[in-house]
Amino acid sequence: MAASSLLRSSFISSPFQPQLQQPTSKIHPTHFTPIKATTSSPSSDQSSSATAASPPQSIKHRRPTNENIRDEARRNSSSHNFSAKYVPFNADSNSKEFYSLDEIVYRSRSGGLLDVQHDMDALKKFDGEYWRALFDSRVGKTTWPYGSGVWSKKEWVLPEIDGDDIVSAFEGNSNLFWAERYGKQFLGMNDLWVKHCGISHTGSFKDLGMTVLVSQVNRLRKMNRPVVGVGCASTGDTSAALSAYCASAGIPSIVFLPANRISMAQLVQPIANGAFVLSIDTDFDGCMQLIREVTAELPIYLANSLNSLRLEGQKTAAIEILQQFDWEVPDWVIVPGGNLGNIYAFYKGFHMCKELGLVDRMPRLVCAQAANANPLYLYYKSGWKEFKPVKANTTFASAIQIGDPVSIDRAVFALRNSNGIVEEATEEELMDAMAQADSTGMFICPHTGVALSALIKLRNSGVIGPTDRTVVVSTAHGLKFTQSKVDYHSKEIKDMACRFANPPVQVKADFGSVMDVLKKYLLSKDSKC
Ligand SMILES: Cc1ncc(COP(=O)(O)O)c(C=O)c1O
Ligand SMILES: N[C@@H](CCOP(=O)(O)O)C(=O)O
Repeated sequence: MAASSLLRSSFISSPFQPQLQQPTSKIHPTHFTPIKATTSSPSSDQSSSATAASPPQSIKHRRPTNENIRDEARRNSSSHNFSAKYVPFNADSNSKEFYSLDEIVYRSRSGGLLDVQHDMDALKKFDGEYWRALFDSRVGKTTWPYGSGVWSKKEWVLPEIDGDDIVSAFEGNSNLFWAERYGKQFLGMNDLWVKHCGISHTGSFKDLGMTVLVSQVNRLRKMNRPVVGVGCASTGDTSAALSAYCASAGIPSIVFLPANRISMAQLVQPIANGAFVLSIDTDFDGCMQLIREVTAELPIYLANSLNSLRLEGQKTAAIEILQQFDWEVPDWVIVPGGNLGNIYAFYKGFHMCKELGLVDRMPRLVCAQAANANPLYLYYKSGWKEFKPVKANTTFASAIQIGDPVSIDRAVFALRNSNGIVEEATEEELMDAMAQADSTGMFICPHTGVALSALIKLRNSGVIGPTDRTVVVSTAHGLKFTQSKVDYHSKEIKDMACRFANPPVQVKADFGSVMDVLKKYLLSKDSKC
């Protein structure tokens, strides 16, 4: 059997054809009290489990056995003065238009985008050191809801939501991976990092925004607001996150998917989570148009990033990067872009940290697009003169096959205000970059391949220097996109050399044949030493 068919033979054909502790004053960290372990008295159960050898002072008592982590959070909750509201995005300073987050509204009066605006004066009552210490104290715990990387920044996300209404899978806190070998071998870089946002509950960064959106929906439903279900158009990741968080809260979810344009792993996620899945014979932009029309008519809450609530969660990935570098600012952050909400979310997270004194500057942002779906890149190249939506062509980076991004204005704002750059990657570039990264121990998605291709170009042109601290944002788990890897390593992609393919070797089941093959392999490795 040829290597390619060997790879393919293990591929099963699709059965789915068509288808605080709250802060209390401007406080210096010496006044800061990190979250305490619960002081509740231990249950008899817990005391009996303590052994004579346990050093009594080091024992942290568990909460009472009849209490869960939500109850515990309720008991420990305290009040604060933080708040947030919707305002028109990038509004004129004289604008008086605003909406409560408890209203169901996605667009400003003039039809523009909205933004969640926090009461910065209230947040500024606390200095940067205070916020850093508070956020640091919450990392990696199971304290509800602060153990989540998103809700550990609750005061900056949805300050007014009750912990009882939060729907969380303790998302965030994703690995910031030091790409030591990839950086050294392929780019001559020593400070290259990959923020693995795809190592997450549903396998993409969408979890960060969806926990916020679904939590707010949960609150609205408890307030008897007319929300019967939550819906989105999707290239596969938003739908996976939406259906998982809705399933967890018992809220109906409805997803519009472009038929035959998303990976099997992504398709099966909402199906498994019980969403109402519509496979529609159009592309993502067509699905987006339909969901916007439908949510204007039916009591279905819109979950795409047009809804600015999502970006409040996504921005925490930026804050987390700073935190993981012990509040040192990287030089560059590279983000693959499709509907373009995420690049703005990163901007917003970094900007808030600067404005509130946690850091003293912003990184430069790079947005990377697939050349087959590159409306932002073309706009950038025109000197931001004229934006034209494009018809997005098929790309292995299927989750960013988007020609008319809803957040185009947000992306331009983010890039212009961070001295940003837009790059693009051909199919061959992104697939080669993915294969090379995988060969150094990662297992990235094609969208991360797009971001790495942008990095390669900017390194080759000398824009990014060898010692620049650079973060590439990996947006989804590679396991969602195994078909693209199978195609590449089978060398079965039309007009692509697949230079870094590593197909399996077919060998007879006898000792001599196996030895021959292995000797040849070891010799080839030896000669490279
Ligand atoms: C895996 C993946 N990467 C990148 C993106 C791009 O994010 P955005 O649409 O916010 O630009 C998306 C979705 O669009 C995605 O699913
Ligand atoms: N890649 C996205 C496309 C929709 O983006 P959104 O952030 O506006 O929901 C997806 O996975 O659906």
